[in-house]
Amino acid sequence: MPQVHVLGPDELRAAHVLFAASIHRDTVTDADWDAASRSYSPGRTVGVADGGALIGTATSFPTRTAVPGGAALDTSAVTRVGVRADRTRRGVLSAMMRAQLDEAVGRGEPLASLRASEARIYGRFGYGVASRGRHVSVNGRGAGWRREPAGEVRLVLGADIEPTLTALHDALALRRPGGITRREAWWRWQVAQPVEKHEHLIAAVHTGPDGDDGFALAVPLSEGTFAHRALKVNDLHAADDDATAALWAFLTGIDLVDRVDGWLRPVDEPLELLLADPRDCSVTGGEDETWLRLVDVPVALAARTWGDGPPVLVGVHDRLLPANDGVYRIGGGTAERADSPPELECDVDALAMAYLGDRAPSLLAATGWWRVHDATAPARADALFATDRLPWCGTYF
Ligand SMILES: CC(=O)SCCNC(=O)CCNC(=O)[C@H](O)C(C)(C)COP(=O)(O)OP(=O)(O)OC[C@H]1O[C@@H](n2cnc3c(N)ncnc32)[C@H](O)[C@@H]1OP(=O)(O)O
Repeated sequence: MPQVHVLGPDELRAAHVLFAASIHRDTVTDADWDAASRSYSPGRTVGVADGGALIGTATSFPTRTAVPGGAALDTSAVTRVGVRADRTRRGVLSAMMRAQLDEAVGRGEPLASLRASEARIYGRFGYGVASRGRHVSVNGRGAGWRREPAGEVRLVLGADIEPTLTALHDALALRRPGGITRREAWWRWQVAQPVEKHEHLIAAVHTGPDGDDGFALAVPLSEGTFAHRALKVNDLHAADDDATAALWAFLTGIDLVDRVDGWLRPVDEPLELLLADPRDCSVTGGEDETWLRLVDVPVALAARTWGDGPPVLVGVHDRLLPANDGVYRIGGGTAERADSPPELECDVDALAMAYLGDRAPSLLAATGWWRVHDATAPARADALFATDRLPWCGTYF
């Protein structure tokens, strides 16, 4: 079994370079390392060494994830995972994943979360797809909206962008299951550095009847000529569909813009229903977004709210963290351990797929992710796990 150690500050640059190489990115310059080094949370980067050189690394940073009902749970956000190309498939990642989970347990973080380079990697470590997104492309010139966008949209410029958007994001993102808090490093990459480099950022804020209730951050794509630009929405959070519609209408209405692309937008963002011609929005793709790991199943289940209806008994299996094994009785607004045979059973990755409300238990049962011992249980579980809106995060890391 590869030996995992927590990296000291003097090993972080090697870890950064190793991860960059693993995803086929360039090595880091001295100037870029100065900024990148500050994005590592102290004591949260692990590595495996061989022959005096680092051959595997993974890091995490602390965040909070909103769960159904509005609670926000401490979460280990796992990122920058890489193994040197000549040392893969020898258990290096497996050892680092185990070490990271043990650390999350030790820190009392009930959840871990990541974004996966490939969908085949993380299920074996108990991570399941808990939110998804779709890629969209909306016509610029000529796209009409079914009703006049409500409220006002204003541009925010330069040094005002980061504080304005940070405050709005924190107020908006945790309203929806799957939303996470952002760290300062995220805003540095997305806003502060581009502003310092005088890059063109379009930061728009929507004001509704109760004040500022949405924002969008877009950048021009390099394709096209100045008179035929495409924009890419890097960030768009809004309190309701009116604010969402107004922000999209603003972006698509900017002069010289032929098209506005959105990446990993919420699956239920109702653009086709808001546009006068639904074909002005094309869905160009879709992907998993949040890979969620319930590190402490009893705490995670107790933290979310549940729908109405008769209770259900769910048996959970967790190969890596057996303290989570057991049967949970969900119902009456709570979830508690029970000493009864399960009516449904699942592994901890498949529990994550239903936990935030992304997938209905009956669908997970029908597709073999959950096992059914009582034919009436999936419908009961559906009512309990159901949420008003699909989960979505909107922060890629
Ligand atoms: C959260 C993020 O940072 S996402 C970015 C992840 N990094 C990358 O994609 C960079 C390129 N890839 C890599 O660095 C490595 O291949 C990693 C990190 C994906 C895997 O590291 P490894 O040390 O090879 O994994 P390890 O040997 O522990 O494999 C564990 C199991 O997962 C399987 N596995 C690992 N990676 C893959 C993969 N890419 N595709 C399919 N199966 C995989 C292995 O076959 C093994 O299966 P087994 O338990 O049945 O034998």
